[in-house]
Amino acid sequence: MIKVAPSILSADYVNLQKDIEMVDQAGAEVLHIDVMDGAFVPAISYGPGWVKAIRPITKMVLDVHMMVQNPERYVEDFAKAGADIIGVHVEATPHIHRALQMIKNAGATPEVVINPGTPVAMIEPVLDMVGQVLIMTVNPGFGGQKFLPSSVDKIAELNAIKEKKGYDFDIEIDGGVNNETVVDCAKAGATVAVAGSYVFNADDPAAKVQALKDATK
Ligand SMILES: O=C(CO)[C@@H](O)[C@H](O)COP(=O)(O)O
Ligand SMILES: [Co+2]
Repeated sequence: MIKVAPSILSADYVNLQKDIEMVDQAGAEVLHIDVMDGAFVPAISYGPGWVKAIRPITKMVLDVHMMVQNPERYVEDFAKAGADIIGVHVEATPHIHRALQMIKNAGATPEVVINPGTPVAMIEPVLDMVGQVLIMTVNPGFGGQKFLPSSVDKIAELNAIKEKKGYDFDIEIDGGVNNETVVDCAKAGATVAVAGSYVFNADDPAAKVQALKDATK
């Protein structure tokens, strides 16, 4: 059964605590926090202050997805704010190895992220450093986009490397995930499913968390 990571990008910001408690009680293991800087992606979202505010209200794993150019600049701030996992895009820095080292040194779990246009081979040299790999299943920047089916082969390719080398990192998928698209991803080796609009734009977000789990039993 896949772990579920609702993305607060599609939550109701005025009632954020209520939305977070709802998915927490529904059994979501991870809370996905999309940090956007207006440079690596067009939108601007949240900074470390949001993570600090959310930390005391949930025991879910706080998974910070940094869509930020040169993320090294903010890694320590997010770790201090209480992030458990910090994800950095390989496309966002010429120093991915250093960025992942910084995350580890700051006491958080390092995660490397790849865009749909980036091959798995780009991250092979750093796979021994990470606790999680995020394969984007849409182009980053916005919620509510359509899942890219070509992602499934990339998940399988990554999973084959993981098994061959005996790594134990989680494989997370993000973008256009619902109870249908999650099925092939889980079969290919995905272990964590981020879902924003599918969960929070529904009348019953708790039922959607369960639906993702049921679909991958
Ligand atoms: O990182 C991103 C978008 O760049 C995501 O985490 C979105 O929040 C996913 O939204 P849905 O596609 O599930 O609506
Ligand atoms: Co994300």
